[in-house]
Amino acid sequence: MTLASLRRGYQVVRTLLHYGLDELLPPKLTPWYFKVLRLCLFWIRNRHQDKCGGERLKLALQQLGPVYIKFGQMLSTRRDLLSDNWAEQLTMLQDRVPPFDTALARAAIESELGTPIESLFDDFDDVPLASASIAQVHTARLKSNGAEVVLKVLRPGVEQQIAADLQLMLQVAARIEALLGHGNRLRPVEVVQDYEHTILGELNLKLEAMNAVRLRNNFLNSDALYIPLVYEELCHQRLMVMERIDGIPVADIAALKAQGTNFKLLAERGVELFFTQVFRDNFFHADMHPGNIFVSREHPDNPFYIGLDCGIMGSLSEEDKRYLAENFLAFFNRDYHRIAQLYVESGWVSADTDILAFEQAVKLVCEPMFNKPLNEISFGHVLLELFRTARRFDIVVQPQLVLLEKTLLYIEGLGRQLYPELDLWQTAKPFLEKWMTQQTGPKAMFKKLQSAAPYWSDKLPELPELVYDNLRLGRKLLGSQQQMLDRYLKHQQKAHKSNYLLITSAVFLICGTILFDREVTLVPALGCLAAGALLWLIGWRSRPKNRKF
Ligand SMILES: Nc1ncnc2c1ncn2[C@@H]1O[C@H](COP(=O)(O)OP(=O)(O)OP(=O)(O)O)[C@@H](O)[C@H]1O
Repeated sequence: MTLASLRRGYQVVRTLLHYGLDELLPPKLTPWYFKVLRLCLFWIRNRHQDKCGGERLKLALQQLGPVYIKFGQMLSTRRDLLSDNWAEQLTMLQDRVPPFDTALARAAIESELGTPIESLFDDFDDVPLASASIAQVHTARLKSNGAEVVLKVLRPGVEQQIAADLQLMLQVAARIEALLGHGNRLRPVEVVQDYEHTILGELNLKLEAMNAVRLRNNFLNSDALYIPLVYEELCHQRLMVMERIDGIPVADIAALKAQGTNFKLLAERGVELFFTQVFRDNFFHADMHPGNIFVSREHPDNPFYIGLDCGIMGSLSEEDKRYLAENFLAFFNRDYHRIAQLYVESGWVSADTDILAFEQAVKLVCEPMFNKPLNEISFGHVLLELFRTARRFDIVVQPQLVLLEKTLLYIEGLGRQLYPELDLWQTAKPFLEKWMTQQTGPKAMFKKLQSAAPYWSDKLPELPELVYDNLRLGRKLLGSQQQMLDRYLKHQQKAHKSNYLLITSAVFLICGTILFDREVTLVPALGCLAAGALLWLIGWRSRPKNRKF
């Protein structure tokens, strides 16, 4: 471990202990060695005893920086696992992190634009509209067309903070991997590397702007999702300029109720959006905490979502996508045998897994969830059970699916808040069935042929030459194979002959040795020995020498 990582590790432990988070752990989760370790760090005391648990956790995560704030944001969406007070405290991490100095924000914006703010914008508001894990947002008006916009600017020093945490995480993961053995299926290093790739991408606002443009284009005519217009020419590595939206934060249930929002439709559209992004576009928003999702104020009876912060986007390989869709469908059809088969086929569990036992285990966990609305399903419980099952069956962790699993958890948390009576199965199943038929039906085949047509029209003129070359190569190969076969047969014949002679020589030598004992048989004995020696010599000399054919 490097000195910097040790220092950061100590900083993390010190912050957690300063906020007395160790005291919040249930006794069941504090083994004796944990208590001994705590005693060893006797000089770090809880300095915030007057505050409640939720606030202490929020403050600790806030102080530790972006990586930890993101963890808090995720936790805040799991109201089924947290008390109201804890959830409310953690919700503040979505857009109410203490802002940084506006003078620094102004300097950063002007350095990115290469010109004073006032030359491009009017009414720049020095009081930030919001402030979250990696950036701060200020409102302004574009001089060129008078449009209301927001300027999102990265926090100063955020890159260094994240790099220090990533280094520590990587080193801890490497230690865990060394302890577990490199073949271990948890693959902690790969998981951290994947996370590193994701979060570093979020630190480039130019990339975020490109993601936003792509997502906006995917849903341009959609009645379910709106992505604000991005002013690409004004976007840079540390600055993004986009249309200011005016929606109701999705977590503000009271305001949504007050305007008479159709919650059922909104929740169904959420599920539809998830599947459309993953399966139709293979480009999904992977940071869907409520701070990034708003609901339209217009037409509350026909509401749509407004999505922000496209810093973390996910996509899957075609293979993973197909396995996943089949898995979902098998799950909706309660076909546990198919689920077990799919896990083996995709290599997510090893090929020697006992399929029947695995099928039973999955059934045991999933069956109680069926035909129940969201409010009667404890996903937290199901997830824990699935983890336990995974450990028993040595499931290989798939880092490329971690983002998707996180998104699923967000969506489920959101659905629970919006419309707990939502029938997840009935909403999702028809969508997936339609998608699968589109993938496998004659139309899909025609589409695939159509998309491959330019490739084949390009390659077709080369075909006769390729056929001729291959035929020639084939004939050459056939000739050399024949030669090889001949050589092999000769080799075998020689080996047989030599073995035969050696065995016969051994028989003569044994007979000669037995006869040698008596005087009357001395002459035949010597003859046998001589014949044996001669045969051995011939057999030895005639053995095949070259082992290559
Ligand atoms: N176009 C916009 N119009 C209005 N408000 C916006 C806009 N963009 C961002 N905001 C506000 O700023 C907040 C923070 O923005 P954003 O989520 O993009 O920052 P972030 O630091 O990347 O957040 P996160 O912690 O989720 O990564 C949002 O929750 C929202 O309240």
